[in-house]
Amino acid sequence: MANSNKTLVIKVGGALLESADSLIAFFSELKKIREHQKVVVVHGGGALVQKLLTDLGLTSEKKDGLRITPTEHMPYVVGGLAGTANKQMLSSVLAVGDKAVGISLADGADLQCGVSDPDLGRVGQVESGSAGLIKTLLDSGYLPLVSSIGADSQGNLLNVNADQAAEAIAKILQGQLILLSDVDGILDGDKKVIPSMTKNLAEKLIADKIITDGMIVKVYTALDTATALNAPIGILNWRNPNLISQWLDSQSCGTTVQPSE
Ligand SMILES: Nc1ncnc2c1ncn2[C@@H]1O[C@H](COP(=O)(O)OP(=O)(O)O)[C@@H](O)[C@H]1O
Ligand SMILES: CC(=O)N[C@@H](CCC(=O)OP(=O)(O)O)C(=O)O
Repeated sequence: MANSNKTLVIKVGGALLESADSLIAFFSELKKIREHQKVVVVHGGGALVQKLLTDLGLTSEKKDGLRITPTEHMPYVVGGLAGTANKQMLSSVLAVGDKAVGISLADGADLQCGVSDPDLGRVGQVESGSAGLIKTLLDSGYLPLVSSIGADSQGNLLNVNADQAAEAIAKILQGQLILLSDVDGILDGDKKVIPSMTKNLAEKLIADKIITDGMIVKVYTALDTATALNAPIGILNWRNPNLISQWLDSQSCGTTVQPSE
């Protein structure tokens, strides 16, 4: 089994939250990995937020994979991501006998976020920061579970895409990044997994509309992080958590996103 001094940052998509069995399998696997490597989980919850807004009779749209977030939607987005999604994960960690602390990007005032594009409303991106609180939790043996709610310097809460939140944390920690999703990797036009992804290939697949929706954000996140850390990034399916160790050992599963020159 791979043994790295680098902290493993794992991003999980919101769809995982809909399967109690998958959550248990995922956190059982992380408990094993945590015996020899520090781990941080950054989570989404887009599906949960979408359902909550729809149930409330609110219409929510996405632009280039990012949720347009009017100020009046923020209480529900914050409640869904930093509340329900975060504590559902915490509950599964407790169920497997591990110990976690659920936080958001805003906790500890370590990460400064800003509005990324005023047309998207209260959508933010991480602009700078350190990982003081996350490091404190890791050094004390806890698994940090980070939701993608951030804040600007005035304390205004912002909705950050969870892939981009994971990218920021992986860069600040100089860690390893794995993005888990509900697909086996980036798929080609025949729905086959593409084992190795480069910037040129990604740009072609996006132009050809083979990579669309949330996968556009994910592939750019992975390409930027791979280049910044000069290390490959894994995109794997959370339905098989054993793949995490397999990828760490040999990068022989899912899609491995390569750094650019
Ligand atoms: N070429 C592609 N390969 C794989 N998935 C793709 C591709 N293009 C679009 N997608 C979509 O991207 C989704 C993953 O992105 P997203 O919904 O943001 O996931 P998550 O919530 O897991 O982060 C897949 O479920 C799939 O519907
Ligand atoms: C700005 C933006 O798009 N925020 C996302 C945050 C959650 C997320 O990214 O969830 P998944 O990883 O499950 O897609 C949203 O509101 O859906």
